[in-house]
Amino acid sequence: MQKIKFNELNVSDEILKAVEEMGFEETTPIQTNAIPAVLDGKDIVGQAQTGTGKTAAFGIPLLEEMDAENKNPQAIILCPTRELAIQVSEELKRLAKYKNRIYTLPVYGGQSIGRQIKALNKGVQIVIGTPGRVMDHIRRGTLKLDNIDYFVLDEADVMLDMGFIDDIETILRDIPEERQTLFFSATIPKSIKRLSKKYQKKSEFLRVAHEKLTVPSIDQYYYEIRRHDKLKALTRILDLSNPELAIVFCNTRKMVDELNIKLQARGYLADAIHGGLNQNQRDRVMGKFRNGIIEILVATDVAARGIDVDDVEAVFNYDLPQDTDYYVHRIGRTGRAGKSGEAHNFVVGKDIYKLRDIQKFTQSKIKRSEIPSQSDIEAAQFEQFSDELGTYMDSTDLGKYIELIEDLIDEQYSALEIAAALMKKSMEREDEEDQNENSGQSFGDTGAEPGMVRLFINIGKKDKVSPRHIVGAIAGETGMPGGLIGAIDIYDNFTFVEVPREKGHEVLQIMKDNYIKGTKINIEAARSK
Ligand SMILES: Nc1ncnc2c1ncn2[C@@H]1O[C@H](COP(=O)(O)OP(=O)(O)OP(=O)(O)O)[C@@H](O)[C@H]1O
Ligand SMILES: [Mg+2]
Repeated sequence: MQKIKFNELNVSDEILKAVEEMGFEETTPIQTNAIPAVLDGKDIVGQAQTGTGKTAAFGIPLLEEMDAENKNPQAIILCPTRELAIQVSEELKRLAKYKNRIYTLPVYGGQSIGRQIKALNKGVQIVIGTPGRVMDHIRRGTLKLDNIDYFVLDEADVMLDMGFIDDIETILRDIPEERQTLFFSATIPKSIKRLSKKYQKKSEFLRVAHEKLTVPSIDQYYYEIRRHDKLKALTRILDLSNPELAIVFCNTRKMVDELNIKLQARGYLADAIHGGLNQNQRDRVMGKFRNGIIEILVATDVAARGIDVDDVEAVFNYDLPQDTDYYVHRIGRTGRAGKSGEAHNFVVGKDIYKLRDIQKFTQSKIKRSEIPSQSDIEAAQFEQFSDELGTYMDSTDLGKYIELIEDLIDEQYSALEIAAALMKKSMEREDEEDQNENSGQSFGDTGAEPGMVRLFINIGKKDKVSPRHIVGAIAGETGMPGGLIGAIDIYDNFTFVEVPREKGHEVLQIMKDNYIKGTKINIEAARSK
């Protein structure tokens, strides 16, 4: 029995109500197994595939066991990246919605420590953090360990690989003996088993039985190509399969930045994330991706672990990962919570041996495929066009137009010819728009007022700029009258401005990648939805 109803678990009504609201109908196998085991006081190593709800598997029992009367931290969850700490904290907050007086807090580097200390002082039961910042709070005495009953390592294996072992051991030594220690990941190498022996008691290894490490609902493909064909391969596959959201992994920060610029220049809504950006920049990029303001996230492995974004339909390994484990985690950003997904791997020269290792390690089938040709893309576009036309015809009253066409038929054309001509003309127009977009000549529909185009601008800190500043800076740089610049809403650290469509490129060209002189304003991406 792998999946059961949540109410068959021994959990509170508060949790039942929360999971129902979150749309969970049945438990996932790791939840079926881990929730009772943790409630029963066991130490566990939990291994289950990517996207199968490991967060709730440890989150639910932790929330159940917290003492609301005690305002001291009772659980620490360590995560390898800041983004993941934030995300796990958000998931726990949703699960804790009806658990009044249970508080969770993410703590991570790059965010004001003062603010975190204030929040800790107010009383928090579950602290979710990256090792460095958690250690910092422990040293300062702002995070006390005396009441810690639960210690969780999410993505346990990578925490060891990243050299956090000393920090982890220091924390474990100072947490009271009676604690429960829980390790989770989709991949559990031997190093974790050693750590388990050393720090866990009567540990249970919960391995959700699967012959494959990867999720079956992800279709995996590889393309044997030359290095300089990678970009073409990527854009063709993107154009053909049109994923809602996609993540493209490269092995270095430099590659990520270069590819991002190339994609943006071709009109794709892309942005980059890697460890070289500061926390504000990283938060902003992740925020834009989660909200669909950008559709393609170009990333290093900082985004490979744990990140859960709905509707990521495709993952690309632009460079194959160095490590076979990472393959599992990277492609696991799609095909989550039972959804389907695609993984595309670019294989250059000797990469083919690495690909074989990956296939062997994951026990999964990666199908050989070819870069789609221009005519494949046209055929797909034709199919999409026909579908849209069908839907349109079913839902619109064509009365007046039918009369007009009848007139045309009376003259010299057949109905077939007229339909074909209209279709050709209409598809050519779409094509033109696409080409313009791809060459960066057109902004497409950016949701701006008619005749205007909306530009997305990174403004650093909100309190440093006013709409007047922004208009002044753009006008100053472009020589455009300030009156032409409109609709400014300032959000946390970005803003949208609208400029006349024909001026859009000029404004972008002047400002692209450059801070507007003397201000914190930087035009970051050309378009938004
Ligand atoms: N029982 C459930 N039914 C439906 N959806 C669920 C269930 N449990 C969790 N989810 C959702 O599934 C998604 C993936 O969950 P989660 O991020 O915990 O996966 P994970 O196993 O930790 O994956 P990874 O190995 O990538 O970290 C989340 O959006 C989560 O809210
Ligand atoms: Mg996870």
